[in-house]
This record gives sequence, C-alpha cells and structure tokens, in this order.
Amino acid sequence: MDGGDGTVRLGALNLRSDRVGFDSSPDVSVSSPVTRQKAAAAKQFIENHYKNYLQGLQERKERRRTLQRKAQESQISTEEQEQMLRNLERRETEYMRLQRRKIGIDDFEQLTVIGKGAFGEVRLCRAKDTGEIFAMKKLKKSDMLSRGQVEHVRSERNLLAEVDSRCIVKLFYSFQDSDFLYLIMEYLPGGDIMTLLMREDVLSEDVARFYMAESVLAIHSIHQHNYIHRDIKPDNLILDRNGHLKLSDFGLCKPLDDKYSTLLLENEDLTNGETNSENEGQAACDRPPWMMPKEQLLQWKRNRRALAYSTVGTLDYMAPEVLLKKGYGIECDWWSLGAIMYEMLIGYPPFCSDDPRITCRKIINWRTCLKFPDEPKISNEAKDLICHLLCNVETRLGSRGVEELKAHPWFRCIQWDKLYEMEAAFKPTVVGDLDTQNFEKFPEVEGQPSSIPTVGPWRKMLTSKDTNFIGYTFKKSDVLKSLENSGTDMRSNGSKKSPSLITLLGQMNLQETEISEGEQKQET
Ligand SMILES: Nc1ncnc2c1ncn2[C@@H]1O[C@H](COP(=O)(O)OP(=O)(O)OP(=O)(O)O)[C@@H](O)[C@H]1O
Repeated sequence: MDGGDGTVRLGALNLRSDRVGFDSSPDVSVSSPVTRQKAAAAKQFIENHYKNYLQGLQERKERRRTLQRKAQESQISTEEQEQMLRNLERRETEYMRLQRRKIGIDDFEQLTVIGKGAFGEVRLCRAKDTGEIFAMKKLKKSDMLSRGQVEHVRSERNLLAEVDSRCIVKLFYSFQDSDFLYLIMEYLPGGDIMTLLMREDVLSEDVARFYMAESVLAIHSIHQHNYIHRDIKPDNLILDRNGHLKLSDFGLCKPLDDKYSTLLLENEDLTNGETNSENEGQAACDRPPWMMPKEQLLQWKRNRRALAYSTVGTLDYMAPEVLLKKGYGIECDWWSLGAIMYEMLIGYPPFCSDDPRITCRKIINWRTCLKFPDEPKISNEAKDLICHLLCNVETRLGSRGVEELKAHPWFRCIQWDKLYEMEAAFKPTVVGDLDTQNFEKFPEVEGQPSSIPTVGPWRKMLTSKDTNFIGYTFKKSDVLKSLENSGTDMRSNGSKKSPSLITLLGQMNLQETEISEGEQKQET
C-alpha cells in the first residue's frame, strides 16, 4: 500500500513518514469510556504500526546506502561489493519474514521454575525452533490490573527493551495471551545475590567490592536512561555463568502499595518525617539485629526467602525518602546499594527486624539506628562508604553523579572500564545450558500456561482487559545481530564501522515489531 511517494493509504488513513495520524478523528463524544479507551488504543496502535513501517523502510534504504558507501571505501572488487549487497538483501528479507511471524507461548517449551515474584514466576524455557534457552517471566494480567501495576510492567518492558547494556538482563521478546504477559529474557544461570548471601552468609571485602562495583555500573546504566529502580535488592542482582552481575526486575515496585501505606499511616509520627528526639529514635532501635536472639535472626533469614515470593516483599533496602513518599530521585537506588553492602559484609541488612513496622521505623530513624556490630569486623573504608550511602539525600554519595561514588577509597583498586572483562570474584558452578543448581527448587503447582488456547481464533480475541497492555509486544530478532555483523565484517575489511549504522541497528533492535492478542495484526 505504499503509494510510491512515501505515502501509505489504508481506508481513512493517509500517512506520511513526517505526518502520522488520522485525517479526521472519529466522533467518540457520545460513546462510553470503555469504547473511547478502545478507540484511543486502536488509534494509537494503527499510528504506531504505520510509523514503524515507514521508519523501517527508511532504515532499510539507509542501511543499503551505508553498506554501498563502505563497500566503495573499502576498495574491494565490484563483484565482492555486489555479493555484500546481495547478502544484506537476503538478511533484510529474512528479518522481515521473522518480523511478520507471531511469537507466542507455543513457540517455547516450558521447563523448570527458577524464581517466583509478586506477580508470577520465572522459568527456564527452550525455543522450539532453535533450541535456544531463555528465562521466561510470566505475569498474571488480572493481578497486575487489580494492583494497579500496568504502568510498572510497561516500564519494565520498556526499560529492558531500551537499555542495551551488559549490566542489564537482555530482553528478547515480550508478548501476551489472554491471561498472562510474558518476558523472554536471557537466562543467567549463576543464581541471584540473595541465594549467594544465603549460602555464604558474609562475603569477603574483595568479593563484595567486585559485586558492589558491578552494581554501581548497572544502576548507573539505568539512571542514564532516566529510570529509577527504587526496589534494588539482592534478589534483583543476578549472575551470569561467568559470575558477572546483571540487574533485573524493573518497575514492579510493590512495597509502596496499599500494604505499606497502611503501615505508614499506622505510624503517624513517621509520616511527618524523621523523629527528632533522640529518645524516639532510640526506641525504634532498641534491638539491633545482632542483639536479637540467634533463633530470631535465623527466623529472619528463613522469612527472607518466603518474603521474596510474597506480594508484600521486603522493605529492608528501601530508602527513607521512598518510604516517606517525600519525593525521591536516583539517590534512592544508592541507598539500597548501601544496605546491600552492609548485608554482604555483616550478614544481614542494617535495619532488619522480623516486624516490618520496626524495619520501617529503623530506616526512617537511620541516624540513631545505623550501627555496626563488633563482629564481623570490617575495614574503616568500607564503614565510611556504607555511612555515605545510608545517609540523607544531600550528603549521599552518587547524588552529584556516579563519579564521586567510584572515587571512594574503598573502590581504589577497581578498574572500572575493565570490570566486565575481568575474571569475576566468584565463579558459579554451571554444568550445561539447563543447569538450575544455583536456584531454589520450586514444586510444580499448576504448571498449565493458560486456560485459553493460544492458537486458533482465540488468539485474536480482544478482551476489554487487553487494551491495558497494548504496545507490550516486542521482538529482538537475531537476524539484526547478523545485520549488525555485516557491519563488523566490513570493519574487518579495513573500514571503520559507521556510528550511524550502529545507531540505526540499535534503534531497529528496539523497535516494536510484533503485535499479538489485543493488538490485532495488520499486514501491509
Ligand atoms: N533472566 C533471569 N535469569 C535467571 N534467573 C532469573 C532471571 N530473572 C529472574 N530470575 C530469578 O527469578 C527471581 C524472581 O524474578 P523477578 O524478581 O524478576 O520476579 P518478580 O516477580 O518481578 O519479583 P518481584 O516480586 O521483585 O517483583 C529472581 O530473584 C531470580 O532468582
């Protein structure tokens, strides 16, 4: 339907790459809110679809031009140049074919459950066509809706799709069926830092330093994209097979929902800010964790795992300004990192208690409640860093940029730009692609993916709920990798890879290319 002049015509639609929209808006003033919502969603979907289509067309032309230019510059024979262009065409065609193909749950064989969270589970899965192994996060739509998490899940998907960093877990696809949302991510077989801490109890300063440094880079990479994680905890720091750390779980920040609002309201004095009187603060810290009876501390450790799977979650790493709903910025993530560092070196988080209300009080009264036990001993530099992370926003390290954090003496020996190329401080044992030994064992409870068939006419059914999740679907095609490689091949021919090509390919990687349930597919 390309009119030949860059114009795409489809019924009432008349779209140009520089002007995408309806000629005239349908009169929806007399329709119900649900109809209006559906109309708005459909409008947005169609606009996005054609915008992407036109953008794709332009990008394709641009890639061809870039390749031609590079081929000429690299002084290879005309025959070789033609061969390169033919290769590019072939890959482009393959890419477009893959783009048209719908990815769904039936394309994956579902294997062992490796994690559970507030809204669903994470399991190992295998792509039926290629045999590749991924981690599949499955989120129940009705839970997301009832707990007002639609925006959060969208932000998780957006962040994973947008940020292409070695410190962030990679997202390959996202799609949905009538009941669930799915994220297909790279599988990181090394287990999470919570599991490591539960196994090791405390880490040596060298190991802790390595993981703290990789966490600094990971957190900084999301801040650079204007995201605040707000819920950094050891469960969200996962290790790859070589022991390098990646950050996961974006946007499903649950602790500030109803449960905790109630908790804060119960403690009226806390909602007004920090307690000023020494006594009040002291009362909150009556029993620092190391003064808890041993059995109680063990109980806390046992609860820790259960809390990770519950809808309540843990408050232990949350910054006071987040708890107090004061308004917060990226610094809240540096606070969480301070709490994790304390736990790595001391064996439990600094404000932990078996009663979440007490944890909350302790965090808000951090001035009096942050204490260090005599044992285990930690270096003065480590203590200093912790104290400059678990402090008020104005003096918190990182609030004036990541460099001040990197420059702290505890990190003196860290080679920041080589960190991910170095051997990791801890090498997990991983035997084969399907090894899940670094994860908890979960009994299979229901195991049935969905009650509604995911093939046939049901797939196209547009339920009223689905409009909430329009735009969720995403596909990062491997073919793009090979397109990217065609640039690399050229580089090996002596010419430099053009930054615009990298950018173009990067943009394409992130483009929404697929629509599924709730987002009826239209072919041009
Ligand atoms: N890509 C991955 N590779 C390996 N394990 C993973 C991956 N993603 C998640 N996990 C495991 O699953 C656990 C739960 O994952 P995740 O925290 O993303 O779920 P969630 O439902 O979002 O949790 P939350 O309750 O914090 O929102 C993690 O702690 C980790 O052990």
